[in-house]
Amino acid sequence: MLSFVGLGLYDGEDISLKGLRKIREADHIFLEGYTSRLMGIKICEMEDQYGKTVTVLGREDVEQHPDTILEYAKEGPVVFLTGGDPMVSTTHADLRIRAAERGIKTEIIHSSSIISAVCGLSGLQNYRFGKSCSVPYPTENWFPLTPYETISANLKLNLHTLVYLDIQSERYMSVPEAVRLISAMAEKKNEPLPKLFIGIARAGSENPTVIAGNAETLVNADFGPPLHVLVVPAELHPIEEDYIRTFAGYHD
Ligand SMILES: C[S@@+](CC[C@H](N)C(=O)[O-])C[C@H]1O[C@@H](n2cnc3c(N)ncnc32)[C@H](O)[C@@H]1O
Repeated sequence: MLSFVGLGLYDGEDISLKGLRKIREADHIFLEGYTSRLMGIKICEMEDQYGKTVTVLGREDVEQHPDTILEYAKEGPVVFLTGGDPMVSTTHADLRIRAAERGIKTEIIHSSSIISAVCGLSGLQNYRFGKSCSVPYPTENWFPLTPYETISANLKLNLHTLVYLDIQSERYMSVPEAVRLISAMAEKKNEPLPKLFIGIARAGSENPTVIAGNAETLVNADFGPPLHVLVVPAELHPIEEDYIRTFAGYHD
């Protein structure tokens, strides 16, 4: 059996009781550490909490060489842990299909996800979001403009955009960095910069930061430690506007 278990958003208290039970029953625990991270708990603290060893996997281990996970899962219960919900903005559908092709039973233990947390923290209505995008750290020869294009296409349809920020081994993109990169993309395309952004840091923690404003406000704001995520709102519904005035320091 291969159980995909969501860890929730921030620390060791965010996993469900069902997820914890699956961990306690499992012979092997794997954690993918590349699509998201829980910043409020270290791996060694997870191992203490579970009383078991946690093997951390990189993208290649999961996407190119999943044989070890699948072989263990053929023999007995295996848990595959992911930050947030295990099937939201990840590529784990592929691993589940590969398991099914080998006759391995699978199940999903869902958890809170950044997708729903953003609606609660920003007050933006979930059915008004269009396609999401990710802003990667550019390299010397690579500066993709697709995040700006996605935001722009959503704005034309009056839809909000959820913008994921790059996670590299020990480097986490911040809201100010992302807004600077989106401004550079707009400049490169010679197109206007969105008028409003909402930056969110540490969703799921006891002290999340939520700040709404124009690019200049967000570039100069202090969001504190990671993880960070960004929203580019479309035209606001009056309740959405009231919400960011009340909870995200927004003013005209
Ligand atoms: C690719 S998404 C993976 C989503 C995850 N499976 C989930 O359901 O939450 C990861 C990105 O979401 C954002 N994110 C995830 N957790 C967050 C948190 N607790 N606070 C702020 N941003 C977060 C970051 O921008 C991060 O790079």
